[in-house]
Amino acid sequence: MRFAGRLNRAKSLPQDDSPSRATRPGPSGRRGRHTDAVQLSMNAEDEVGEPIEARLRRALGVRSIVLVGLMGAGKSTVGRRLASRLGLIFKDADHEIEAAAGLTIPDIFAIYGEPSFRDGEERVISRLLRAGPLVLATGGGAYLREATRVRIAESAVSVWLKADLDVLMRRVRKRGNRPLLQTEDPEGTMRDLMAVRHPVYAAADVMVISREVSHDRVVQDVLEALDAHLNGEGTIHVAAQ
Ligand SMILES: Nc1ncnc2c1ncn2[C@@H]1O[C@H](COP(=O)(O)OP(=O)(O)OP(=O)(O)O)[C@@H](O)[C@H]1O
Ligand SMILES: O=C(O)C1=C[C@@H](O)[C@@H](O)[C@H](O)C1
Ligand SMILES: [Mg+2]
Repeated sequence: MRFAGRLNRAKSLPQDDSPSRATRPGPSGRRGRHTDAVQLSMNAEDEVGEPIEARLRRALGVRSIVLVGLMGAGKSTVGRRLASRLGLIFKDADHEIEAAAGLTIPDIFAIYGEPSFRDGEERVISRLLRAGPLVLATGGGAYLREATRVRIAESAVSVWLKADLDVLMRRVRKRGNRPLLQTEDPEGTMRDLMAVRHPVYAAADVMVISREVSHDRVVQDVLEALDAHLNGEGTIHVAAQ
């Protein structure tokens, strides 16, 4: 798990002697102990001025980006903008399930029950991932299924959009279309879901805080976190002599 934002951007030499880029043998086979050819990898553009979007598309190859997280985390709205920045197709698993069933999610829950919804969700996500590369917003519970986590790990890079309880509650109050929150105490229900799900979402490759800033700012945070994960942004490159 890599963390997003400025915390992840410290450009300091590794403090331990783990086999980081700084100590791996160079092309000559010797350990890169020499510091006179240190080159810091850069932020939004690398040393030849390549835009972050192009660098990410190259690093992703055929892999998709899959957004996971609780209801209201911003998977759908941030995901659509992220796909647009990267020139990738965007799919929303919830919408695809509704289209496949010809029913809304509340109706699927009411008529067939949650277990059937979960089976359908697994099948739909599997189909969507085979059609990648794309940006996929999953439903809040999809990543809880082990088979889905395995498929995502095989064919995608996963991003956990994490938000505080009060942020999530402010957002989900805007629309009452989430069957799991039709309880007497939606905030208590959300708190319980956080306790169960956060340890599972933590298996994602990257975590980004979905804070109270513009959608576009969160998209930028996601791009930078993915860049750090895939391209080793912030690491020290030492040329072996
Ligand atoms: N960074 C943000 N700034 C302002 N509003 C946001 C932000 N992120 C999300 N929202 C708003 O929160 C609401 C929920 O967002 P969204 O539908 O993207 O969440 P979701 O993770 O897809 O939830 P679900 O799992 O229920 O589908 C929307 O009204 C969206 O515009
Ligand atoms: O968190 C969940 O389990 C859910 C979230 C939504 O995206 C929908 O997938 C559905 O309402 C269930
Ligand atoms: Mg959504």
